[in-house]
Amino acid sequence: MDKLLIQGGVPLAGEVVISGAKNAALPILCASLLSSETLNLTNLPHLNDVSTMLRLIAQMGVGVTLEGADGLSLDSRSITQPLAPYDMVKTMRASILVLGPLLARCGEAKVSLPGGCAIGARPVDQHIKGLQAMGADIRVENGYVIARASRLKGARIVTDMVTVTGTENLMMAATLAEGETIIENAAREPEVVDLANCLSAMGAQISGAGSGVIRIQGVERLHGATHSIMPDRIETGTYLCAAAATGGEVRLTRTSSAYLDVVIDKLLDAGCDIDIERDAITLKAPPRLKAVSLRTAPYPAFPTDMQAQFMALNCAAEGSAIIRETIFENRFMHAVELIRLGADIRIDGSNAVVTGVPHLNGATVMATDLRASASLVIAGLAAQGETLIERIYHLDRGYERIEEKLSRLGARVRRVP
Ligand SMILES: CC(=O)N[C@H]1[C@@H](OP(=O)(O)OP(=O)(O)OC[C@H]2O[C@@H](n3ccc(=O)[nH]c3=O)[C@H](O)[C@@H]2O)O[C@H](CO)[C@@H](O)[C@@H]1O
Ligand SMILES: C=C(OP(=O)(O)O)C(=O)O
Repeated sequence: MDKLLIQGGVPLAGEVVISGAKNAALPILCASLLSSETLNLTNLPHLNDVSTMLRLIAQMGVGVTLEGADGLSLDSRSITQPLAPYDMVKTMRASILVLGPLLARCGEAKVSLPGGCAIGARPVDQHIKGLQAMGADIRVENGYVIARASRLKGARIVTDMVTVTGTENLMMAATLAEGETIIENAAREPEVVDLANCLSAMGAQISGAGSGVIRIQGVERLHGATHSIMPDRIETGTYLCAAAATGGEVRLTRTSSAYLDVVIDKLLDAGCDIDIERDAITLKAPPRLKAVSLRTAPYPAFPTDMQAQFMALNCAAEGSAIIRETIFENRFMHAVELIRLGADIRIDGSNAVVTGVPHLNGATVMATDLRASASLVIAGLAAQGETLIERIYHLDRGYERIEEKLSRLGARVRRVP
């Protein structure tokens, strides 16, 4: 199993290109199942989750042709088996996103309950409840969601909580349903909007994406389209944090600050200088960061996927801060590993109190999930001495060529067996 070896203490400097967003690419790959015509995508990130999703839809019969450095064409003219087997979905939460499209297009689906980051129980009851409201007959048996519907019918769905993939699954299913579907309490995440833009380019009738109420007027069929995946706001935020933690100065290109308002505000509060261009962001760190408190919540509030990285920032900042996680019940697993690097963190339920220490010291630590891994990379880059991060396969799920991008910024980091 690969590990990452980091010699810390080098301020990051230079420019790095941000990749397409994992959490937009994954639902959009599933959207290809909705049409028998070709979907062409660009700015697709090279990530293990993307490869897993491509393998999953390919075994259903989708023809996948790579085009250029980051392009792809998907030919779903025949779906031979509407099945997502356990072995292919156990590593990835987003695999549940094939359920809505398969049911809408094929009238049946058998999808294993998904795996993914162990940051909470993460049930899929809202996905199931919404599809049932649209007339699907669904049972959960032997770890599989087994669903049938002759043709889904439009419905008014109010989800119990804001769910990102739940909103995406129901929105995709509704594009081919008979009549209008209204999703209330919908997720407003930018990745939901990117998916809606792709579906609209395929001929779907969607309004309200990006607000709490999405309306979808079902159509008979969707057609082919071309779509460019939005930049990854979480990868962007992660590199901003890495620059901030190391006292560096970096310029991130092919990205946008548009979806990062709260993250950028927190970095300003921490004392960073930030310059925003149309498709680039430059951050210059202060000599020492100030600790910043935050509370995660659905978009447009502070993203849970940036919580771990900010905990790493606070570890060697001046003062103390409270981090409150409200989305997932088990998303502080990085704290014990950060403590191994010398951090002062106290966990009390969904709150973590971080008191800045003068500096962190390198140690061997274990990555437990994707963003926890990112926080350990940030802490390792900022720490004095050598940090060895074990189980970095989590990082490869969501960060494209991370050691290459960091090395380009001057970091002393390499992958070791
Ligand atoms: C592939 C993808 O886009 N993943 C993102 C997506 O995950 P994901 O879509 O899985 O997260 P959700 O928004 O669904 O989860 C929010 C909360 O609702 C709960 N819940 C959700 C659905 C359901 O049917 N029942 C239920 O109880 C979850 O356990 C969690 O506590 O949004 C999360 C929250 O921004 C991000 O951290 C993930 O990176
Ligand atoms: C939690 C994440 O991913 P997933 O939902 O795919 O587990 C993430 O991207 O931080």
